[in-house]
Amino acid sequence: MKVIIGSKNPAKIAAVKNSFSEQQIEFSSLDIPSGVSGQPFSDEETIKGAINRAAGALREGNGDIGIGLEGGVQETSQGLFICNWGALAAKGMEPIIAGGSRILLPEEVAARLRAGEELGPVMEEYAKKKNVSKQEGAIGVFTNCMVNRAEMFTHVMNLLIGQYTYQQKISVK
Ligand SMILES: O=P(O)(O)OP(=O)(O)OP(=O)(O)OC[C@H]1O[C@@H](n2cnc3c(O)ncnc32)[C@H](O)[C@@H]1O
Ligand SMILES: [Mg+2]
Repeated sequence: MKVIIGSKNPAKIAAVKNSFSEQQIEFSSLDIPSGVSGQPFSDEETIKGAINRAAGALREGNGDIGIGLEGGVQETSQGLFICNWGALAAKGMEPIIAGGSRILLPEEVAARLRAGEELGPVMEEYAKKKNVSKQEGAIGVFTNCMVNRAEMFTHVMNLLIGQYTYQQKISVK
């Protein structure tokens, strides 16, 4: 079985590889455009990004399963939450979707996003280090590394693979 990941982000690739434990799976990754804004600003937009990447990965990578993992933010009465969504696409079925953990962003970070900046560069300045989005992520920074971005997306992947195998009555774990 060939699994195509619609991103070159190492935190996302690690999450996908962590979740499929069967030996015979071949992985590859392609930088698939999300088709939504660089900083998705709702669950709806983030879900669309995840589905577009999963469908794009399946199509471009000529695999059996395409995976799209997408980060965004969602406004609420409590403030701005980070949200994360995943989609799994395979031929002949509707994409499967699953959501990840969400935590509130500090107001200082949220205000910059509302003003049009992207979370990735804002987090680099806030945490005073490079490549936060490829490593622990905002979720890692704000949970004191109790949950990093790869772990968060691993949970999303388990939700996706679990639903897929339930529907297909197969096992890939
Ligand atoms: O290469 P891709 O797959 O696009 O990886 P990415 O890190 O850009 O991830 P997303 O497109 O899914 O995320 C949308 C934006 O939010 C940022 N972002 C999302 N989650 C983040 C996190 O946990 N920590 C830091 N930045 C994050 C990211 O850098 C983008 O600016
Ligand atoms: Mg991106």
